[in-house]
Amino acid sequence: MTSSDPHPHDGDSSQDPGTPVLEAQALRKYFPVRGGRGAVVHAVEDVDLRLHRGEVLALVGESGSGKSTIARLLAQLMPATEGRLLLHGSDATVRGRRAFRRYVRRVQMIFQDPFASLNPVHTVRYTLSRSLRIHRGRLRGPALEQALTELLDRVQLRPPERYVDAFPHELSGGQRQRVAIARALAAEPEVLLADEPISMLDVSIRLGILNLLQDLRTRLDIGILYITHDIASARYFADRTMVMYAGRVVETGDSEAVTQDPKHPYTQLLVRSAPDPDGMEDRALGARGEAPSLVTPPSGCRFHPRCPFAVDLCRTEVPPLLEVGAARTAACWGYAERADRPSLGSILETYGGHRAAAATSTPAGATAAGKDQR
Ligand SMILES: Nc1ncnc2c1ncn2[C@@H]1O[C@H](COP(=O)(O)OP(=O)(O)OP(=O)(O)O)[C@@H](O)[C@H]1O
Repeated sequence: MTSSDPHPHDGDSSQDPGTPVLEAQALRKYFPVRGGRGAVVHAVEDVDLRLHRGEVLALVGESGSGKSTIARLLAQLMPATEGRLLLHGSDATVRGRRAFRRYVRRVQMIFQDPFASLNPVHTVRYTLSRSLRIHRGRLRGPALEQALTELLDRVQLRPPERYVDAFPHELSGGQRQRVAIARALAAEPEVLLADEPISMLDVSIRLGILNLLQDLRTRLDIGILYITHDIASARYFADRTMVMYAGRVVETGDSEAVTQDPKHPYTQLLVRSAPDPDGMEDRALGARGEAPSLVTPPSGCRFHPRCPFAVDLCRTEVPPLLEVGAARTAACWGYAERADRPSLGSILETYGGHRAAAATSTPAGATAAGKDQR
């Protein structure tokens, strides 16, 4: 776990939304490298996360930053190397099939690829009926028909009779994703883990799926973890945003604040290279340099090799998540207040957000130490 409190607002009861429905504490996942003589991929490191009912939390980062691994850990599709999972404040780590089934009823996952996640030989009726039976017991006859109709209606596949006997190949990508969402809803979950739910869909229908998820969280009070590499869609859709870089959380806060006034140099880079929020189009992140090896991750701040502001401290010590505003944190030494550490805060502010021009800025170390030493 990071040494600082990643949720500085939690002590403020006026803002405290209560016990999270799902919480992860100090989550860590290392994957062994095949034939690597004990070497591991440091995929997720010390991640704390809290999701409340009716809330959308975005997990944003470029490819390989550990987003899907976190989703799979939260879904308990694989065990964590370290860390705790809590449901409504109680330990939720499952041991055994029955406990897993109980957990899955409350925490459902939606995958990126609606073409792969639906079995092509089964109709919508089969797929949804199976999920209803698994999670709600033996529904038959009119009760089953009624439940199918309600599910299809809830995901706006109307009229339901047009879709219920269709095979996946008869549906568009967006319609398939709606069926996948309906299958998850059959469990009547409290949490949806949505791993890049729109990235494989045509740009023109992405907004419709996000609006559907928005509707579900409002009407059904579901907490949604929205995983995306597109920070613009996080601003549109999520209440709070967590930014990941190379397995670590580097920034958290209100989505509007994080996207409009990013604090961490990586988030600033991400925002600058994001697509137009209205277009919601897909575009590769234009970050400078390469993402680091997670087998031998950089010492100190994992972003330091790409950071135009890095100083010696960044190369040696991992920055904790520091408070950088109301309910906001950033894991950057630039915001440290300690007298023995150079503060880069003013430089990051100067160069931050849309004004940032990292490519043209001078290495900040000497400037920072000289200009802003405390
Ligand atoms: N089963 C596995 N075995 C070994 N390494 C893995 C495994 N799963 C993921 N990784 C590695 O863990 C790191 C994080 O991967 P992850 O898929 O979580 O990232 P991501 O942010 O979701 O990226 P993407 O958007 O491309 O899916 C990557 O370096 C990846 O290669």
